[in-house]
Amino acid sequence: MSKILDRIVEQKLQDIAAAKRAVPHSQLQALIPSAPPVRGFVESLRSHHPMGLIAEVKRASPSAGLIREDFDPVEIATEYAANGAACLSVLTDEHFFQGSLEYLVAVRKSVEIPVLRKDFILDVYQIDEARVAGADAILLIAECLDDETLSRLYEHTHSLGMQALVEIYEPHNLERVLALSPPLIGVNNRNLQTFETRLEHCTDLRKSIPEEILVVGESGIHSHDDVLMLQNSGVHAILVGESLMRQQHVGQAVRTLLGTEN
Ligand SMILES: O=C(O)c1ccccc1NCC(=O)[C@H](O)[C@H](O)COP(=O)(O)O
Repeated sequence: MSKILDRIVEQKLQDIAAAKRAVPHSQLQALIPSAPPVRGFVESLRSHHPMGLIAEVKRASPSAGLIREDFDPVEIATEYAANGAACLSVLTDEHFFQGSLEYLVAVRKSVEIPVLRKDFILDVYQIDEARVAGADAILLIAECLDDETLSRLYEHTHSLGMQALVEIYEPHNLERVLALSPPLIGVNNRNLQTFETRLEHCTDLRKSIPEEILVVGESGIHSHDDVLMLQNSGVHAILVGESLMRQQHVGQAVRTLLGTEN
């Protein structure tokens, strides 16, 4: 694991322990039946052919620091949804991304498209927390999880009717992820040792992923040309945060990115 991932995981384990002290797992589980019905994350991406956009609500990050001062998660999310995003991703990590589970709760109530909890998921407790907050999908990062944990968290996600976006950076993790037979795989273009993003990372790896699996290109996507390049390489969906969040009018930014201005 990279140094930054080590630090994030160390902090996350403390956050999870604190959350369990505040709301014991049995108490959290009792709230699951009252959660809103799950919306189909993969289905929404597939229906936005040729390119499904997962637009990210992201205030800050380790690589960029504070991205957007004027940050209203609900306003951003409704603009994203009204201008063609297929799904939303909401950062809920507080320590490194200035996110919050409360943002996800508010966003989910204000849009009709599926919402992903974007966090560093290490424990089933966080998946239950995500479902109670209204999330339709969660992120599982192969680099943070051993085989047994990855498969247990994946199964638990599906047992709640949710979907998992399973993400890889390192090519050697592809085999572990394919063993889950997931309908979609995220390929992160960000090298977490250097924070450099390279879109060819995703297009290279795409060649080793079976055709029927929906591939999500993640990180460092800035322009419609980037989108076309990914699309022409067999990438069906993209996860975009920073380049949208830096624009004053995020709805217009979605249209420009997707090439749907007119
Ligand atoms: O964004 C970071 O700096 C970062 C650092 C450490 C771990 C993960 C990180 N990013 C998570 C993501 O995957 C991105 O938020 C997502 O792919 C969107 O990327 P971008 O469009 O470049 O904001």
